[in-house]
Amino acid sequence: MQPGARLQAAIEVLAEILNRHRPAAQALSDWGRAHRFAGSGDRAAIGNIVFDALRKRNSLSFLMGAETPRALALGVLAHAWGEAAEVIDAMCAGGRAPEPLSEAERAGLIAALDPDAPDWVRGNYPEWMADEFRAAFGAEAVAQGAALAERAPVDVRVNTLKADRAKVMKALREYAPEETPFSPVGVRVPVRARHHKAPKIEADAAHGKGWFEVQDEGSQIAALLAGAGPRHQVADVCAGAGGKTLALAAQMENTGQIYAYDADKTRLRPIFERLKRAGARNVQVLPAGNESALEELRERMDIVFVDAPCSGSGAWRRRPDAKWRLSPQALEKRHAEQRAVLAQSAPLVKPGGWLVYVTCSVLPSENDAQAAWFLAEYSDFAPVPLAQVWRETLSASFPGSAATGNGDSLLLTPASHGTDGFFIAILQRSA
Ligand SMILES: C[S@@+](CC[C@H](N)C(=O)[O-])C[C@H]1O[C@@H](n2cnc3c(N)ncnc32)[C@H](O)[C@@H]1O
Repeated sequence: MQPGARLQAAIEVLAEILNRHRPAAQALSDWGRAHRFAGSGDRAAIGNIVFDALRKRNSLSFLMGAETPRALALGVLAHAWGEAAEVIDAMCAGGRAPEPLSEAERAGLIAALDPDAPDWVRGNYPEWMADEFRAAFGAEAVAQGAALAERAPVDVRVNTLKADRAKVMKALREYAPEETPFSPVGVRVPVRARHHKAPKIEADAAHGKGWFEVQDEGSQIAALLAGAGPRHQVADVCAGAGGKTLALAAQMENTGQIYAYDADKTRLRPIFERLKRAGARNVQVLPAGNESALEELRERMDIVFVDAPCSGSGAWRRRPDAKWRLSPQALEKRHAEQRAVLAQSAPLVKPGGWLVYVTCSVLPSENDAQAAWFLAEYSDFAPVPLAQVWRETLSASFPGSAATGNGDSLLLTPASHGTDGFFIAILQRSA
């Protein structure tokens, strides 16, 4: 396909997403099915325009003076990919390509973002979240939002049950991998720019052999800081597809026991295949949604890991459409779910044990506010300072939290740590 035809296709897919509220991945795959002549390079280029438009929707529509799919797609080429205005102009020749540019569009291609534009425009987050962003980050709100609007690298966690870092680095050498800065079991495949395809790491034979899992470094750090070790008894109560379960199983060197539970059996379903591939043998998957199975763990767990349902705001780099789908009502529902799962988990922790509360959100209402609520409700729990846990677990200096807080919790963010947004609080039951 010619660049102009790719641009037109991206505009059509964006219209499906923005006007008909279709999830981005689904709209793109439907487009692919209906246009079988398109090659993988075309699909990658179209997908990249679509995802970058969603990542930077507010700033691009401000620059282009319109929030139409066409304005956003043109804005991506000019402002995110640095394409010259004349090149874009030449792409818009009609036919399979977009119609010729208007004067207003030409002006938008060379516009500069007004430094006095609202924070939520410059930071590319929804306007209704501006207060939360300010509460979370103060004067850094724009920079933190902007970093969540960039592309993310592909991080993998080395499965130490089957491989080591050097072996995985070698297996992935065609992707120019690097060691992740914080996680000792992380390998990072750098971001590709503009129209270039993201590497399909999971298609690699080493993945089939269980040597690694795709997992953001923030997620790896959350599992590491939980402090699971040999012979521990661990409940992973929001196990989902098992990303954290697998990390915990490897840390425990296949000893002790992990009880993996989730309220939703569809989400839990992939865990069986993943456990097998990883060679994890210390995991018992509890029947989904059966709370009485959790009852049996009462006061027996060294660690209860709560990877709570959340807005997913920390993962906006990877799922930018989620940013615009989130509503205040949906966020309130997540708050209630978080309290429910914390209340369900507290009784499982043995005296002296840890409840590890994790979200992939950067919003204080899902993070520190929920930890504070828990501590007010459960007076036999106290926070364990994260700086201390970090030094003991990762044998490295503590990089500090991105949140303005009291140091009892840790917020990782793309702007501050180069990871997805992750929140971790460790709450210890009195002995
Ligand atoms: C962030 S996801 C878990 C991701 C998973 N731990 C991983 O690392 O791949 C949150 C999960 O919590 C589950 N969930 C929500 N409410 C729950 C509850 N009350 N009890 C158990 N699981 C719950 C959801 O079904 C969802 O799978």
